[in-house]
Amino acid sequence: MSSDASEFDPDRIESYKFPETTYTYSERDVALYALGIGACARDAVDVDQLKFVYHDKGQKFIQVLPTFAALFSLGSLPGGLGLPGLKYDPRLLLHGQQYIELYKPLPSNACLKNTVSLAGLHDKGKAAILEIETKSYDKDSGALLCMNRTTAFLRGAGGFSKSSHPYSYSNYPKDKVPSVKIPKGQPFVVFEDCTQPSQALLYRLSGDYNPLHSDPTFAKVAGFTRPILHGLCTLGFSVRAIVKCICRGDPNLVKCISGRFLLHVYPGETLLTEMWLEGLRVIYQTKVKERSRTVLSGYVDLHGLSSSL
Ligand SMILES: CCCCCCC/C=C/C(=O)SCCNC(=O)CCNC(=O)[C@H](O)C(C)(C)COP(=O)(O)OP(=O)(O)OC[C@H]1O[C@@H](n2cnc3c(N)ncnc32)[C@H](O)[C@@H]1OP(=O)(O)O
Repeated sequence: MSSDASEFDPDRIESYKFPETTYTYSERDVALYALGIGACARDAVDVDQLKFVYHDKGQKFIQVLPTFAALFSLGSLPGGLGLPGLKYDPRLLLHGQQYIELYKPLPSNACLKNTVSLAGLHDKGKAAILEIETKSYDKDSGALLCMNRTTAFLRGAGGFSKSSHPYSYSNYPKDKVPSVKIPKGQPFVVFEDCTQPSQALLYRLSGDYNPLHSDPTFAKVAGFTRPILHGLCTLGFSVRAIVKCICRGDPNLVKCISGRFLLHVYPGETLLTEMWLEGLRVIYQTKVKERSRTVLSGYVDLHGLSSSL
């Protein structure tokens, strides 16, 4: 029996073959991204930050922050998430989680080939959760640079299961991405940073033009008093804090990043990133100071620790 084209159809979503995509970026994109996640905003001569936006001390290439890799996945998704069988209200989409594995230092400019697949689809009743996996290869060398698993929380799109058992599909073992437990003790370090009222307007220039982050009317329909910050911008602030405080400015110490967006952030709010070190894992949570609410939590795995730590 063929299903109605306007229905949410998990089988059609599961069988969809995503086309390969390309993503090209230059040093200008890398610098614009770094500014979008607050690099050098408080101190334009900070030695740990300047190298991400400028050829500091005559370096040949500017360096790339690890969360820049998340942009490759957004560039690889079909416009408006128009997957056959996926019925949802785009105004109610929220970014739920981001998971990134980095296999090589990110070059300061590149042309990438992305392979894209469905990593998960879950019926949570009030929402559908969609996970997309993107593997990004350097087109010239063929080297695999990174993998992103991007999770969308589609409010109002749940309830599509055809049996009494809620539909849940995953292409990866759940235990491969451990859930994060925030330690009871005091954090090893806390980093405070201010987002600017214009933060989302600057960040969107890195490629996510969803009006949720810029249009007051759209934001109200989505349930917010005003436009909210991109989840990946908050993640960028948090991981930049970890690179500064724990990696002593070395972005290439980062091996993998996991983050769950727990609550929205309004541009202009102050972020407090709390970090605990457990071996080579940094567990972190980020709070909005003004509202005393946790907005993001996760972990960052490192290749090693900086000798000066
Ligand atoms: C394919 C990807 C496309 C991505 C496009 C990206 C576009 C960018 C958009 C943005 O940047 S939006 C801004 C950033 N995101 C946010 O601000 C979201 C902040 N989080 C929230 O507002 C809430 O956490 C929530 C997502 C609304 C969920 O809260 P709610 O109270 O409704 O959920 P629960 O009842 O606690 O849980 C229900 C169910 O869902 C699971 N779950 C909860 N939160 C998340 C999450 N963030 N990511 C993934 N899954 C989540 C939770 O575990 C429950 O499942 P069970 O445990 O019951 O199985």
